[in-house]
Amino acid sequence: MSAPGIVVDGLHKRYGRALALDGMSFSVRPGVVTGFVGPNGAGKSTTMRVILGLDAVEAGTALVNGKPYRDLRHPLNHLGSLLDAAALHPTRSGRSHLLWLAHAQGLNGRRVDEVIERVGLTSVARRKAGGYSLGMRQRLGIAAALLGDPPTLMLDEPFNGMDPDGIVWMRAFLRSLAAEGRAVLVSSHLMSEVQDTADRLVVVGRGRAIAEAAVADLIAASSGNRVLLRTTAGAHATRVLVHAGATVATTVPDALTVSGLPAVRVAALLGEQRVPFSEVSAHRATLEDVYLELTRDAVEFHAATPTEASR
Ligand SMILES: Nc1ncnc2c1ncn2[C@@H]1O[C@H](COP(=O)(O)OP(=O)(O)OP(=O)(O)O)[C@@H](O)[C@H]1O
Repeated sequence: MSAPGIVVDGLHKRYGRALALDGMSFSVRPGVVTGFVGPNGAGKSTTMRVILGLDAVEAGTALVNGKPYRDLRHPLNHLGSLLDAAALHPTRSGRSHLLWLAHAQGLNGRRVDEVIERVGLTSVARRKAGGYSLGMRQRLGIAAALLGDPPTLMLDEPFNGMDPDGIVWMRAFLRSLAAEGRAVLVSSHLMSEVQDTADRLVVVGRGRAIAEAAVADLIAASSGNRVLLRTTAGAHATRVLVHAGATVATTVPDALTVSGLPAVRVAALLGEQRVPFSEVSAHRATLEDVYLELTRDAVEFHAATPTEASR
């Protein structure tokens, strides 16, 4: 199989005057969970529809295991997807929904009970899907995506509507899919959802990928070797550190942010010059900091006051 996973290259798409995709490019590799994150309207769902051949583009290519989705002979054996968990027949049971899907797509019906068990729906599988909670619908949608045992999975906002237990389950589940060697793409507009789940991130804004990197690399780049220093002798400490080539800024009372020197060197200099301090620590950015920094210019509108999520 050539180029396993998904490779998206230079997608451009307009809806009337609105530019939905403006050079979207990234790849999704086997064995890792790739988080696909960005603010509302950034182009995540449109990209996923394009990958599935549901939307046409003016330019660019989207390949699944080296081919456009439409050219795959048994597409569900290549890519499983969850785009809209609400799309099911309300009077059918979860199990018969999956049996219907399996038969419609020429897949073996025996697989249905396996995937039901895998997503933890066995006890409710014979109940009408119309009565399922959104979290249960997400599980059913994932079961459907797994029917063809595909090496690549693409899930749009799978955490939506999940309670805290469901979120914990989903994180472990996505990790287990990647551990089996599958390529997993998961979209979310909340960084906190993909935290502790994604190995790599594709951060999108205004129809293009702003960053594509390992989570650890993104955090390291954003932390920028800054050091937090707590001291009651701010002026003295600043003189000493600036003399040694550092840049010093005041952040909160009794604390300074030092750039340009490692934490060990800062502590040594202050010790030599007998400057009292209570803490010297390397500043570490959170994934949320990285996300906000990257997408600052890409959000469609800014709230006037901080929201719960950004506090
Ligand atoms: N069917 C459509 N008709 C017109 N404009 C559309 C359509 N679908 C998407 N758009 C526009 O394209 C842009 C990208 O939308 P898209 O839904 O792909 O973003 P998203 O990142 O998935 O956002 P969200 O997190 O809100 O789902 C937005 O400006 C959106 O308004």
